Amino acid sequence: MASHPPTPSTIYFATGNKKKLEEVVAILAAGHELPFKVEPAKLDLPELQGEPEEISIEKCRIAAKQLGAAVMVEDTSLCFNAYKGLPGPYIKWFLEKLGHDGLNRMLAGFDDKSAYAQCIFAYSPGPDAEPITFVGRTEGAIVPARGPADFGWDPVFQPDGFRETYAEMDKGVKNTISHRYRALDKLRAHLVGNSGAAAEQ
Ligand SMILES: O=c1[nH]c(=O)c2ncn([C@@H]3O[C@H](COP(=O)(O)OP(=O)(O)OP(=O)(O)O)[C@@H](O)[C@H]3O)c2[nH]1
Ligand SMILES: [Mg+2]
Repeated sequence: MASHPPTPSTIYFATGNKKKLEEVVAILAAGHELPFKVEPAKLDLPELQGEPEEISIEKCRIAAKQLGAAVMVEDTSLCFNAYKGLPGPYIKWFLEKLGHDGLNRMLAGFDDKSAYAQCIFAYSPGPDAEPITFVGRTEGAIVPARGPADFGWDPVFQPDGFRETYAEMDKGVKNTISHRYRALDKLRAHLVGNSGAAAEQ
């Protein structure tokens, strides 16, 4: 992993998605006090193509250049195993065009309804640094939509070990088992470990 200067006092979370921001704020607030602040930066970042990790890295480079500061971004994929991981990072368009029923219909011809939600955070301390990535995954299955439809594909994703879909479950529970929590928890550990206090030791 590229060596990074000590974690700065302020990091911008660049996203255009208010539900993502809501969850990131809730996840960070539920943990220990942090030696840095995370500020939202509403950027309309491009929908890039390619492997998920490359997409997050490039998104981070773009955001760091635009903000001229330390930034974190994340890109989320919903990966159907019967489709070898597709729609993956293209889920935004599949959801927009097909809706919840259409996502289920994609799997009508397959016994395998399993899927995983994947979140990749990319962090860069500034425009000239190489971003580093943190991956979080939650295994589950695609099911007919259940629960409030206020966040994307949450109603059709039922995580393994739970009877509820992401949409049906208490937000506090989702934020302890989700792809976003798992990736963000790794980024948080890196940033805390790399903060001034720890770096002086
Ligand atoms: O039901 C959901 N539960 C989630 O936990 C979740 N996380 C992301 N998404 C959606 O999946 C697509 C990813 O695309 P995405 O990562 O490019 O996000 P985005 O373009 O909305 O924001 P950003 O790129 O500005 O950060 C977008 O349609 C997001 O709305 C989710 N849907
Ligand atoms: Mg996006």
